Order: sequence, then structure tokens, then C-alpha cells
Amino acid sequence: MLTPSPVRLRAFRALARAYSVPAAAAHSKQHIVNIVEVGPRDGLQNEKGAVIPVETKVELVERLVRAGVSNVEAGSFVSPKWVPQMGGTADVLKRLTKERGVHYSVLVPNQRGLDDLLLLLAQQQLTDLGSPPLTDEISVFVAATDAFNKANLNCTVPESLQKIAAVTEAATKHGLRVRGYVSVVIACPYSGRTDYHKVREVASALLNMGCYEVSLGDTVGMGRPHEVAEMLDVVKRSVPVEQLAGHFHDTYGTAIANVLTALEHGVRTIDASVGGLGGCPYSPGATGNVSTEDVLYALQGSQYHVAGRNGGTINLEEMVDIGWWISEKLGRESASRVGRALRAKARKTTTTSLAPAINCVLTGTVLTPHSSCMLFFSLPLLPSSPSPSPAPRRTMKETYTFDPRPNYPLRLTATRYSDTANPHLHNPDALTLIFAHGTGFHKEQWEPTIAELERRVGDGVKIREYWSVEAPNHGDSAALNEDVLKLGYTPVCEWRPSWMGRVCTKPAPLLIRPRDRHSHRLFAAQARRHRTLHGRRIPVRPVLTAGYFPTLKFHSLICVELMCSSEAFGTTAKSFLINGAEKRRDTWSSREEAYNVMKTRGTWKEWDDRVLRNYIEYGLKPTGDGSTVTLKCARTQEAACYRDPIGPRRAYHLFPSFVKSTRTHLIYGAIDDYLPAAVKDDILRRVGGESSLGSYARVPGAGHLVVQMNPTGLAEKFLDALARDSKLQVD
Ligand SMILES: CC(C)(COP(=O)([O-])OP(=O)([O-])OC[C@H]1O[C@@H](n2cnc3c(N)ncnc32)[C@H](O)[C@@H]1OP(=O)([O-])[O-])[C@@H](O)C(=O)NCCC(=O)NCCSC(=O)C[C@@](C)(O)CC(=O)[O-]
Repeated sequence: MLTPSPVRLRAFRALARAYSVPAAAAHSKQHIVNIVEVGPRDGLQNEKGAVIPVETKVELVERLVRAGVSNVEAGSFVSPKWVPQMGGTADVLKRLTKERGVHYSVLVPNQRGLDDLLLLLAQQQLTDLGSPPLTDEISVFVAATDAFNKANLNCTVPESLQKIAAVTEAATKHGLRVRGYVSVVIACPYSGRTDYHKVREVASALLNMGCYEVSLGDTVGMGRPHEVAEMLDVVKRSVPVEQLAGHFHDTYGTAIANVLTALEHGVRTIDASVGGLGGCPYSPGATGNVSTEDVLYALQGSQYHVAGRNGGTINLEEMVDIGWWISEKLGRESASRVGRALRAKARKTTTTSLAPAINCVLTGTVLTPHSSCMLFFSLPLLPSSPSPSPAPRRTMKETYTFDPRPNYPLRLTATRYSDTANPHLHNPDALTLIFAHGTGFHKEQWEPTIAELERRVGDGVKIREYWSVEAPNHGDSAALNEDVLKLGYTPVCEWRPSWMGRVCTKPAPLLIRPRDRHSHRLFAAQARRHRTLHGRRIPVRPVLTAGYFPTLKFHSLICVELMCSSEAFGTTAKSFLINGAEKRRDTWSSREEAYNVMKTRGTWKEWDDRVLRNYIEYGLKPTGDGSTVTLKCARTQEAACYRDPIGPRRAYHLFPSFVKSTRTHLIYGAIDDYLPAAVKDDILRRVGGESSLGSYARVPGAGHLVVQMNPTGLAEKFLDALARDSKLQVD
């Protein structure tokens, strides 16, 4: 199961630190272990699907180096036809910010690969005179069996050795150091058990050619510790152990045991891969390398000290974080056992749900701090599309809890919708849409609109992912905060605006990972007023700019049925809403009953059926004994929001200056129900008319509850607005 974890949780870091064992004051030389981080090459080379963007690879390498790694394989100069994921290695090398004392090596299979690399180095020396070379190391590789070598390199072992000799000689002449690999040292997927004498022969040949070190690869990951020991005993007879490294894959779960065996036999360099990334494209079934996190953890407090950059060590917690980050980019969990264990402990997860369909989770699920649930669902969510729908995409839905305690008592939840098949998922030019729901609703209210957006979005608009945030007294957030909310509202707790700012500010660095922040083009959509706790309404500007995301720059803002008005309006509407909220029916015998009642009554009967079903699923929860269902956002909470005396007025006065500073689109329902036409006209006049806005639109067939009544029409207006923005950029 995929567990989302894009955030650096403080608790997690503390936990990882607690598991860290301080390095001994001094380490005798023979106990120092070097790690060669092969994740960006051996790890990524085997990834199926879309080619990983250069910027992701660059970020991966740079983060690894910041975590203390001093030897990293940054890519390979192989044919992109054979190994597509390694295309772009030249760009990776060019874009990396190089750190002193770090070897950024690249794998080179043949003369052609070396020629390409040397040309790149020569070009760089011409343009960046005096700057350090893009790399000072290559690795060459050959197998211990002909069968594997033919699959991997299209030639026999002797032929390979002949080619490598020429490559090594040329590379050395150009000042590059050369590392050698021998693959399939224990077993070969094509010819079975490997002859260890052959391993010794090939390793010796590589050293004789000028390789400074030879890494012995259990490429298939079938090796057992006693086999590793036997193999090393044979190889060590003619190869100095100081020049050997161990390279273990974890297919059968023996990688760590094999690492320890190799260390016992005097090997002091271990290849490992962050997050356990990897496999070999020519070794069917082989899984990733031993994870760097697992190696670091296994050696902590032992006689071995892992050497890191600048005489330091490699930071375990950073590596766990990177392992999760890159795994998530690849649409899966970190494969590192230590990574998973530390993350799970930090999250203290008690409930995690995975379901094949959108309507299956969260209902009645009480999220605990840092717990999250995630599911896949297919968009479009429900059929009934008049237009032909594209093939449903696999979309991930991840729900996060942000916990600002003890600084602020209320927790907040947010859901991310992303699609691993979306070509724009990592495109920094594409938009990240952030939604805020209206009073009395919940974060999932946007799902039908998002489904329509996904269905309709064309070439002109690039959307990266969607987030929907939830107010602390609504939806799942309300369940989390139930005890605090029971303290009462206005008379008991005086929720100062600065507190609001804090609760909204807190998620900002978490919601979008700090590194990603600059690469997301944020786009916010706000339905009606978005008010939080106890009668304090947050006006548009603080919510979506200074409040929720103080350090984030928004591309633009769409306000849907913006509920702000001058003092001249609103008193009657206000008491209507308060009375309605306080007296509304809030308990039903079952979800079915609730659906059947609403389907025929009040404004509910005007709602799009998808939204109504969504409301039944996400807006309601079972009561304590489970015999009935009730509202997640309690009546008192909803009414308290409407009571807010300041919010709508403040928003009214701030809105014109906000529009001047941030591109803003205004969308209203075509039916003037709760909001009289005069209020809408007044807002439009105050901002200086339609020409001052990004766009101004009315959604046909919908009143104040646009999101509920016409998600399709609303999605169309969103796309119009987004298309205008894109056009503006092109112009
Ligand atoms: C080596 C070749 C290319 C020979 O493949 P080939 O077909 O024998 O070579 P070719 O000389 O006939 O060339 C075929 C095409 O590839 C191009 N080409 C040829 N060389 C290059 C190059 N360097 N860079 C870019 N393009 C290249 C060449 O230009 C030509 O293009 P075309 O004319 O058809 O358009 C091929 O076998 C190959 O690329 N294999 C990939 C091997 C590989 O990367 N394997 C994974 C890494 S090894 C590994 O993971 C194991 C290890 C190290 O981690 C340790 C362990 O776990 O055991």
C-alpha cells in the first residue's frame, strides 16, 4: 500500500534523531565504511513509465550530497534506446551544483559513451574556464557470465573486457578515475550459479586495466551470506580486499546480511541506493539495491563508522526523508525497511484506508495526528457525462493532517489529488490548484468539479495536481478537533485573528514541500466565504495569501460566489442563515435515509446528484453508538461561522486592493438567490468593473451553491479562467 509522506514532520525528525547513535569519538581506519550511493543511476535506470525529469534527478543528487554522501553515481552515458531513464545524464551533470570532495561518477558502457562524456567535459572547460570538471570518475561494467553480458552489453565477457580496457586507458589519460563493476557474482538469471573463479578472473582483469576499485554485484539479489563469504574467499585470493566493494540487491531480503558478511570479510565500500530504489533492466525480477537507510541503521552503534562528506557521516533522517520523497515522485512507497519503520512510528498511524473506489474511505474514519489515508480512484468519478470521456486515469487521493499543537489547539486536514500518469505532474510550468470549501461543507465537496476539470482539461491548460484544504471545524478536521470544539464557541474561546493566522500559516511549509514550493505555480479557488472556527471569518486575502500560504506566490485566485458585502447589505441574510443552521435537521437513521430525504427536499433537490452523494459520504458521520448519522460540521459550528461580525466586511474593504495585487477571477451563479444582484453589482463596481478582473462569469442553472448545483458548468468557467491566464502568459 502506498502511504503518502511528502512532509517533513517534526515528530518524524525527532524520532529519527532518537534512533541515531552518536558516532564514536574515534574510529580506527579499518572500521571506516564508505558508501557509494547508486540510487540516481542503478535505482532510476530501471523505472518504467515516463522518463524522470532532469530537474528531479538533479534535486535527488543534490539532496543526497547535502545529506552527507560523498560518492554518488549521477547517471550513465548509455544508449537511451536501451536504457531510456538514463537519457539526459549530460544535462544532469551540467545542472548539478558541485560540492567539493564529492565524486559524481557516471556509468560508461563503451567507447561511444566515453567519447560523449569527453566531448561534454571539453565543451565545459571551454565555456566555464577554471571551474571544476563536471565529473572526475566513470564506472565500467562487465558480467561474470557470458549470458548476462550478452543481455546487458550485447557481447561476450572477453569482448567486453577488450572494449573496457580501451575505455579505461582513454579515461585515465583524460584524468578520470575508473571504477569497475562485475555483475552476477553469485547467480545469473540466464545461466544459474556463477563460477566464483570467473568472478575473480574478471575482477583481476579490471584492476589490471587500471580500475581503482571493483564492485562485486549480486545483481539478481539471490545471494545468501554463506555464498557471499565463499565468493569473497575465492576472489580475495588474487585481489586485495581494499580494492573490493559490495553491491547487493535485496530481492530475497538478504542484502543487509550480505553487507555485514562482506564487512566481516574486510570489504569497506558498500554500494547502496536511497529508498531501496533500483533493479537491473537485464535481470528479470531483481528488485532494488540494499537501501542506504538500512545500511546506515544497521551499522549505527557498531564497530563500523560510515564516512560522509567533509569528514562527517551520512545523516540517516535526511536519507529517510529523501527516500520517501523520491519514491513518492515515482508513485510508490519507500522500499527501505528503516524508512518505513521510522515514518510509521512518527505518524503513529492507527487508521489507514485504501479502497478501490472514491466512496469507500474516510467515512467514520477518525484520523489521528499525522495519520493519513490514501486511495486510488478513477476519474471521472461517476458516469453520466454527456461528452465522450477519456480513459479514466489512475488518480491518487492522499489526505494529510497538519498538527500545529501545542502552538495552536486545532488540527487541519487537506487532501491532495494527483495522477502519476499526468505528464504535467512534475512540470514546474503547470498549475497546482488549491481549493477551499464553503461553510457547512467539507474538503471533498470539490471532487465532482475536479473530475469535470480532469475530463475537460485540454492542451491549453496544464494542471499539475489539486489540493483541497479543510477548515478546523468542518469535515474530518472537526472530528479531530471534537474535544477542543466542545469547549464552546465565542463566549468561551475568544479566537483572535492572529490565532487564525497561525493555524492557517502552519500548514504552509508542510502542504507544499519547501523544495517544491518554488516550482509549483499555485492557483487558488475559494467557494463562498471560507470561515473557520467560532464565528471568525477569514477574509479572502489573509486566507489565501497571507494566511494559508504566507510564503507562497499565487498565480491567480478564483472566487466563487464571494460572500462579502458592505454594511448596507446582509443583516437579513445573516439571520436567515444563522436560524437555518441552528434549526436544520442534523440526524438521520442512515445514509440511505439522508439521501432519500435530501433528494426530494429544500435546496438539496437542486444539487447535482454526484455532489449530493459526495455530501452523504463525506459531510455525514455515524453518531457515537452508530445507530444514526449526523453532520460532521455541527450546527453550532456552522451557525458560529455565519455569526462572524467582521469577516465579510473586512473582505469587502480589502477586496479592491487584493484584486490590484493578484490576478483574480470572479464567478457567481446565474441565479441571484442568497446573494442579491445588487451585492454582486456592488462588488464588481468596487473593483473597477470586469476589465479589472482576470475574468467575470456566471454559471448557468446555479445559485449561491454553485459547487453543489452545477459542478460541470463551474469546471467550464474554471477552465475558461485558466485558459485566459495561460494565454496571457504566452502573450
Ligand atoms: C552498450 C550498448 C549500447 C551496446 O549495444 P549495441 O547494439 O551492441 O551497440 P551498437 O554499437 O551497435 O549501437 C547500437 C545503437 O546504440 C547507440 N549507442 C551505442 N552506445 C551508445 C552510448 N554509449 N550512448 C548512446 N548511444 C549509444 C549507437 O549509436 C546505435 O544507435 P543507432 O545507430 O541504432 O541509432 C548497449 O548494450 C547498452 O547501452 N546497454 C545498456 C547497458 C546498461 O546500461 N545496463 C544497465 C547498467 S549495468 C547494471 O545495472 C549492473 C550494475 C553495474 O549495476 C552492477 C550489478 O548490479 O550487477
